[in-house]
Amino acid sequence: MSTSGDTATTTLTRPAARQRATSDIELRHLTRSFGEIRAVDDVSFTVTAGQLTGFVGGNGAGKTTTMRMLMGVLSPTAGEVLWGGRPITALDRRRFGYMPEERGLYPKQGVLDQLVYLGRLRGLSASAARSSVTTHLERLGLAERAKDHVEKLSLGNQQRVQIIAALMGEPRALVLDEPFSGLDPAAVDNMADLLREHTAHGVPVLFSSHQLDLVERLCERLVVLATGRVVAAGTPDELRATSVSRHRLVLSGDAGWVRGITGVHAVDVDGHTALIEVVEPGAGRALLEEALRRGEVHEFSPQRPSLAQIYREVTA
Ligand SMILES: Nc1ncnc2c1ncn2[C@@H]1O[C@H](COP(=O)(O)OP(=O)(O)OP(=O)(O)O)[C@@H](O)[C@H]1O
Repeated sequence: MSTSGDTATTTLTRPAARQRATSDIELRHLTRSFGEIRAVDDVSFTVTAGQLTGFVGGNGAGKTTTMRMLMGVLSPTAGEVLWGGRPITALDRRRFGYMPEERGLYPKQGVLDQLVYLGRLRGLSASAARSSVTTHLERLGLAERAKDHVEKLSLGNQQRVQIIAALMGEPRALVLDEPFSGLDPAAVDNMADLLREHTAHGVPVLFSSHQLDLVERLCERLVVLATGRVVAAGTPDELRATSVSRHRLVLSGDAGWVRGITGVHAVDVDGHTALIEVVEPGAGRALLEEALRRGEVHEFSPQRPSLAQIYREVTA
């Protein structure tokens, strides 16, 4: 729904100079083998500009290997990465913010000096690096620790420094391997706000996480990986639509009998309450009729599936 009026408003509230030359990142048929192990197997998905994409999957699913290939740290056995519709280059990646799994800070260097140095490596001028680092240190509650050696910081604070290393400057894209791990709730909120500011500038953000509640809360899209393959991808609502529908049934009497109804899977039965999945068309209606025949029905309501439920279904 883009009208000239909308465009005018956007221009006023978000100066054109702050818009970055961003684009979608497309992963196409990425595959990586280590000897006999196919760690990543024909993985294709798009990290859309201006959106947060959550990358989830169990230990060893292949998330880190995929992100390493995206960033050019590891070469693919097959497949390619596109940026703006053409094969990505080292120069493109230099403008990306990347938080690798191996954190790699120098323990004996001061926080500020180290971050400015890393900013310089990313092509920022000394003053731009210093200004961006100082702002981020304040935003993440580390201003007082700017002169401390990294080794003096707690693990959570080292993680914050690592986050700043990825976010400083004006990255064109963000690729973050477990950025939320080890952060306290306040830092998680700060980090989420920061990521939102980047997506508001059109930046595509891909981050891996084991915290499904967080992914559900933050992401516009998610990609689920299992044993090296994409087993689900889309918006949370798209994934919900493919999920088995669940209902909560609350009766006046004991609900144990629901276990015997054909076409219904009783996920959980506890006294008067049952959580059921309708696995055959029409079985929900038959269940409800039986329930009404037996007594009062206090509740029969569809349950919105959580991401955790969807995750269990697609990785089962
Ligand atoms: N350098 C390597 N040499 C051999 N095998 C590797 C190498 N890197 C990764 N693997 C294997 O590839 C598979 C995928 O690992 P990867 O680290 O990408 O998974 P992940 O989804 O990031 O897991 P986690 O959530 O535990 O970090 C695993 O079986 C792992 O042992």
